[in-house]
Amino acid sequence: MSMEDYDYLFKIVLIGNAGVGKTCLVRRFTQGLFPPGQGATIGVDFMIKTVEIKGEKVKLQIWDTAGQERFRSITQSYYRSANALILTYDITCEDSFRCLPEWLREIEQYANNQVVTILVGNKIDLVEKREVLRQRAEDFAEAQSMLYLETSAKESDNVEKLFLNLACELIREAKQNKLDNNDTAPMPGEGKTISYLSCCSLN
Ligand SMILES: Nc1nc2c(ncn2[C@@H]2O[C@H](COP(=O)(O)OP(=O)(O)OP(=O)(O)O)[C@@H](O)[C@H]2O)c(=O)[nH]1
Repeated sequence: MSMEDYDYLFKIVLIGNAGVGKTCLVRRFTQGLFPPGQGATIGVDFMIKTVEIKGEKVKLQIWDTAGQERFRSITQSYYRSANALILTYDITCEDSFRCLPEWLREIEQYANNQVVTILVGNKIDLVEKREVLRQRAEDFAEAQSMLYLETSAKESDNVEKLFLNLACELIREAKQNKLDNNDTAPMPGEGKTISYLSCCSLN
């Protein structure tokens, strides 16, 4: 497949506290591995994976941002052109969940208003260490009109599903935007999140 041989190109950016598993999710999806001794991301990292969905080639540009506060000004500049954001927290770390409103404020401030956002609770393999109940996270996601998915980068649980369903949703949106004329475009500041998935289901 040549570099230009694709039907769609989407930019997906992962955000969330340091250590929640963003890099591991990206590595699991793009390389099929769980990296041992993964160091903290410095600034922003970038990977590409092309997938085929219903006969269409979809190139996913996946940007893995550093969760550490000191990189915030660098990572913020990557929000604007993102088609989708994967807001990640760690189900074994209450603190990473409590920080979600702060991340939502960042999204509101820096992302484009058509961005598709999904909340992901990672590390579900650590059953005994769970600090955030699924129901609580689901309620939070619903209140913010976000979809919710729980994953394990370690066990490869729901990782493919996460990226592929996101790609499906982005295709659906792209097709919809093509059909729509300009006066149905969202007004500035009007957030856009996934309300449902038509070609794939997260459940
Ligand atoms: N048990 C378990 N550990 C995980 C999982 N995903 C990531 N980890 C571990 O969590 C730690 C942090 O993972 P990273 O992927 O580096 O986290 P990050 O969100 O990219 O962190 P920053 O780059 O600092 O923002 C590492 O020790 C991983 O091995 C998971 O699904 N299950």
